[in-house]
Amino acid sequence: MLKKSLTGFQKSSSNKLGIPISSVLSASKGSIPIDENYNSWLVEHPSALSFFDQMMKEDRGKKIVVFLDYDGTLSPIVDDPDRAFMSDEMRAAVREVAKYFPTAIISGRSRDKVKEFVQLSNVYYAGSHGMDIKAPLRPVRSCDGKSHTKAHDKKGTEVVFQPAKNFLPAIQKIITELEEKTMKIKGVRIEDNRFCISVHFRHVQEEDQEMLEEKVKSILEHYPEFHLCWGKKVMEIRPTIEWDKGHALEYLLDTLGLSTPNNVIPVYIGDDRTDEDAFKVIQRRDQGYAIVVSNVPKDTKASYSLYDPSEVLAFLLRLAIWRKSSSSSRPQAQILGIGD
Ligand SMILES: O=P(O)(O)OC[C@H]1O[C@H](O[C@H]2O[C@H](CO)[C@@H](O)[C@H](O)[C@H]2O)[C@H](O)[C@@H](O)[C@@H]1O
Repeated sequence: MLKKSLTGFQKSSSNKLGIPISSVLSASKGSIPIDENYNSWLVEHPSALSFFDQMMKEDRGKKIVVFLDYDGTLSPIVDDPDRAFMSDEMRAAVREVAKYFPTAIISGRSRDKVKEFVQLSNVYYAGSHGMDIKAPLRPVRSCDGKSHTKAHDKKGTEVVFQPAKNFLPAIQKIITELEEKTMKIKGVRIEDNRFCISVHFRHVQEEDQEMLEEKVKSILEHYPEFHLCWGKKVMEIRPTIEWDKGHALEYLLDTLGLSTPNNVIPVYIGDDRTDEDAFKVIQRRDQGYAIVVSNVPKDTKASYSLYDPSEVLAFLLRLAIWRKSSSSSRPQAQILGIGD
C-alpha cells in the first residue's frame, strides 16, 4: 500500500545510517502493505532486503559471519512451542548460507531442542540465550572466568561452554516449584530450556496472568541469584550472570578466530528482546549488521529490519547467491573445517 506522504519525517532528508529517506521508501515499495507508523519506523530501520546491494558493496572483501535467532526469525511464532517448526525452504537456505559463511544459531531454547528443530550439522549452536555453546576448540578471550565449563566432544574438535552450569540444581528446583504452584492456572506452560526456564502465558486467560506473574515472582524471592525477563507471551527465568546473546556472539567470534573488528562483519538477525543484547554488541563494535525481524514498529538497537521470517528466508537466499556468484567463493565451512 505505502500510500503515505512524507509527513512526520519530512524534516530530515536522511536517517541515522545516512540513507536518503526517499530511497528507503522507494526501495520498500511494492513489498508488503505497510501502515503509517511502520512506514516512519522503516526510515530509521530500513529493509535489509531492499538495501542488500548497498550493504554488501560496502563490505566487499571482509569476512561475514552469520548469527541467527530461532523463534520468530527462522520459524514463525506459533501457539505451541513444540510445533515451532522451520520450513524445509528455510533449512535449505540456512544450509546454503553456512556453506559460505560461518553460521551460528543463538536461541533461548535448550541447545538440544534448537538443534532438533534446525537439523543442520554445518552450523554452530548456542542454546539457553547463549549460556550453552558448542564451538570450535580454540583459546577464548572473552568469558567471565568464574564458573564456565568446557568439555571436549568425541573428536576433540569442539568444546561446550556453559557459564551457568553451577545453577543447574537450582533450575530444576525452580521448575518443580513452578509446576506445583501454577498447576491450577489453566494454559500455563513451563519449558525447561536447560540453563533457563520459560513460563509461557500465551494460553492463560488475561484475568489470570497477573496471578501467574505474582506466583512466579514469589518463587523467585527464594532464589535471588535468578531474575525474570520478558519475551513474546513468555516470562523467562535466567541465572543472574553477566552472559547473554551479545556475549555469545563475541565468544563465537573469538573461538572462530574472527574477533578482529576491522575485517569481520557479523550479521545478526533476531526478533526478540534478548536479541537486543547482540544488537548492542554490533553497535558498539561499529562494524556489522544488526537486523531486527518485526512487522510492527518497536524500540531496537538494530539498524536494519526484515518484516517476518519469509523476508529472513529471502535475505538468506540472496546472501548465499551473492556469495556464490562473487569471485573467490571457496566455502568458509571448508576453511573452518565444518561441513554438512
Ligand atoms: O531466542 P529464541 O530462539 O527466539 O527463543 C525465545 C523463546 O522462543 C519460544 O517461545 C516463543 O515462540 C513460541 C513458538 O512460536 C511461542 O509459542 C511463544 O509464545 C514465544 O514466546 C520458546 O518456546 C521459548 O522457550 C524461548 O525462550
